Order: sequence, then structure tokens, then C-alpha cells
Amino acid sequence: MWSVDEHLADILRAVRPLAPIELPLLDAAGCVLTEDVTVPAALPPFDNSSMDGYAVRLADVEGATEEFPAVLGVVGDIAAGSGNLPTVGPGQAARIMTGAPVPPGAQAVVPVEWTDGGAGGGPADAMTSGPHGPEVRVHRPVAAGQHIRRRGSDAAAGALALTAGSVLGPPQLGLLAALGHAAVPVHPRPRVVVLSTGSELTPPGEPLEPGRIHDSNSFALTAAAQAAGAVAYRVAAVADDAATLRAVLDDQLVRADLVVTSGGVSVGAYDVVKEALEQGSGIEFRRLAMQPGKPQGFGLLGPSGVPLFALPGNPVSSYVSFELFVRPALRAMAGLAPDALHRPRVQARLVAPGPLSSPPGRRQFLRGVHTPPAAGEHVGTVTPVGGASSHLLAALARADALVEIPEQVTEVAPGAELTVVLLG
Ligand SMILES: Nc1nc2c(c(=O)[nH]1)N[C@H]1C(S)=C(S)[C@@H](COP(=O)(O)OP(=O)(O)OC[C@H]3O[C@@H](n4cnc5c(N)ncnc54)[C@H](O)[C@@H]3O)O[C@H]1N2
Ligand code: MOO
Repeated sequence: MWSVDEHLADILRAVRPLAPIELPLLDAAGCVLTEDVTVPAALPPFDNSSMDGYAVRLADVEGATEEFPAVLGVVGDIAAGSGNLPTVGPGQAARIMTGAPVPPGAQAVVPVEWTDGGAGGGPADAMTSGPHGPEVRVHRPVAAGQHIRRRGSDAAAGALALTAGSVLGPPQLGLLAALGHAAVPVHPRPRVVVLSTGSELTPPGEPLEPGRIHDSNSFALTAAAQAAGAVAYRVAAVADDAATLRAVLDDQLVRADLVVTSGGVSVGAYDVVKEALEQGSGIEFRRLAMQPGKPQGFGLLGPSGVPLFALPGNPVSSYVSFELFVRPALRAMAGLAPDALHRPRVQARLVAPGPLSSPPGRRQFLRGVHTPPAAGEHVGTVTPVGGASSHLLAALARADALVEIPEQVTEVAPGAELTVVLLG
């Protein structure tokens, strides 16, 4: 028997980050950047106003009050996007909008609330006119540079904007766009093919013949692959026939960076995955010291060595196996750092009506509901849901955590501290 840790270590040794490709920004969302990005040109690219108001010279508004406002001639209107800027001379102001370039001669911006409104909402030439044209009355002085966002104050030209290895979330994509990048080099999302095996399987939506059940694993595992950041393809369940399975796998390999199968890996007479892949395929079948998830297959399939996970068929076994083995592999292929591959683990105190028992020599993963620590407490609690059996899908659907009971522990009393894997 292999331990959970040995199996996981073998998997992580076998998988590699996918080769970088250049992707348009929105296609790169959630991906890992493969090169440092420097700031090509100052951001913002020019001094601009942070307020709607008037661009002025300091000396002209010094000492201005409500009672004795500074009366300035308005030389023009500057909207965001204006390229043609008036020069603000002594005794003059330019009406300016948020984001518009600060015109030559101006030293600060007076917000419109500190003035008589000048033009109000209309164009500059419709405002209060004095003998020399449109005017604005400024009621307060401003400090040098006030309400001006300086060129390069967000990011200086040549500075490091993002480092290789960054995960591209919304703020990072916004920054890349602001810097003018339309596409970026990233590790692509792994493409995952998920296929169930079993002649008993009927697609949901179709009535069940006697002895048959609905295929649930391919839905849970495809959704789990998507949630792990992969592009996942669900293949209709394959019947228990090794030649058919081999043909389906050959077909699917062209679009797969990773393959997940479920079922057919134990010792039964129709254990098709094992039969189809046992000899010389590159897939090794093992029994792990864990429950659920004892029978597992893993290896690199086909000429390009596509990682294949042959997970056990019981619904809880396949899902727990995905969480523990497939998800970290997918994240490694997506280029995430070793410390970002795994679900968070926390300590929690067991809440249960009596002691829990666990098989000797096997690491057990019960399903549970985790409650975070109350104020002033260091650990939260975990309450198991359902029993240990690996067909208990309804209980799994109520759980948000896996409760880990170590190999050497056979009984856990209520109140004991255990490690809990948060499923997020
Ligand atoms: N004699 C032994 N029998 C079994 C052993 C063993 O060591 N000796 N191990 C048990 C354990 S543990 C597991 S786990 C299962 C693994 O079996 P398989 O991977 O071969 O899976 P199947 O036999 O195909 O199916 C098991 C179970 O799960 C249901 N199933 C399968 N696929 C789906 C699906 N897509 N959706 C929903 N349910 C599915 C299937 O109907 C069976 O009930 O073997 C034990 N047996
Ligand atoms: O080990 Mo199996 O995976 O209990 O259900």
C-alpha cells in the first residue's frame, strides 16, 4: 500500500506547467503570468485633474474668499480626452473636467464647488460674462499642485508592474490594459477530459431501467475541474468494454492536457479502466492507505505523456480523490507555486455525539461542516455529516470540509483537535 503523501508526491513530480502562450487579456483571466511586465510609459501619461473645476495660477487665487472672490477670465473648456489645450495666463482660468490634461500655465485645480459655478452646466462661452468675456469667481485659494494627478504618479516608466508568477485577477488585468497590453504570456488553463465508465450508468434526464443508476461522477468531476480553473470536457459514460474505452481515450487525447476517468479500477470482473490500461500504457494502479479512495490509477498516457487519473467509481471516493490528487496537479500545470497547490488546512475541534472510529493504517477523510473560530478562540469546530461510506453523496453535498483522521489513529473522542481540509 502507498501513502497519500507518496502518491501525491509522485503525481507532482510527473506533471509540469503547460508551455506559455500569448492570450488576449480576458482569456488570460485567472491564469499565471510567465514573464515580468514593466511599465512601458508613465501612468498616468500626463498631469491631469482629479476634480471637475477650474485650472488656475496660484497667485491669482491667493487670499480669495466668499466676500472677495478672485474674478478670472475663462479661456476655454478642457474635457477628458482634449488634445488642444489653452494656455492659462495671469488672471485667467480654464474650465477642466476630471481626467482632463492640466493646461500649460496652470498650477492647481479649484473644484467647481469652491466657485460661483462659472459656466454652470453649459459651455464656457455661455457663462457669466464680464467686459473681457466669460468669467468665474473663485472663493478659496488652492495649494500648489492641489487636485492634480501627476504624470507617472501611479506607475513610473520602466518600473516593474507585475512579476512572473502573478495570478491575473481583475486588478492585474486592469493594470495590463492601462499599460496598453492587449495580450499577455501566460500558462494556459489545462484542458481536462472527464469520462465515467460503467455499463450501469444512465445520463440524468433519462428514466432508469432496473439495476441502473444516473451518472453523477462525470458531472461532479467536470464541475470540480472547472472550479480548479481548467477548461473541462465531459464525455458521455463509456460502457464496461476495454476496446471501446481505449478507442474513446485515443480520440479524446487530442484535446486533453489531463484525463480523469471514474470507475473500473478495483478488483471486480468488469473493471474496465484497469483492463484497458494495465499493460504497457504508462498507467500504474495502486492501493492507497486511505479511505475513501483506496484504488487509484495514475500515469502519463500516449506519445505526449498526458497525465491520466483513474479514480475509483464510488461518488465520494472519486470526488475526494479529485480534491487530494487531481486539483493540485491541475494547479501545478497552470503554473501556480508549490505553496498554492493545496486547499487550506486548519485545525478544528470535533463535535460529535460519541467517539469516531477509523480503520487502522488508513488515512480517513470524513465529510464535515466547519465552523470558524468564535471571537477569542484559536480553533473552530467540525461536525461530521453522514457516515464513512463512499456512496453517501447527499451528505457530501451538505459538507464544506474533509475531516482528516491520521493513519495511526483508530478512535477520536469529541472535543479532540483534527486537521480539516476546507473545500471552499
Ligand atoms: N472485492 C473488493 N471489492 C471492492 C474493493 C476491494 O478492495 N475489493 N474496493 C472497494 C472500493 S474501496 C472502491 S472505492 C470501489 C472502486 O470500484 P471501481 O473504481 O472499480 O468502481 P465501480 O466498481 O465501477 O463503481 C463503484 C461504485 O460506484 C458507482 N459508480 C461508478 N461510476 C459512477 C458514476 N459515474 N456515477 C455514479 N456512481 C458511479 C458504481 O455504480 C458502484 O456502486 O470498489 C470497491 N469494491
Ligand atoms: O476506498 Mo473506496 O474508495 O472506500 O470507496
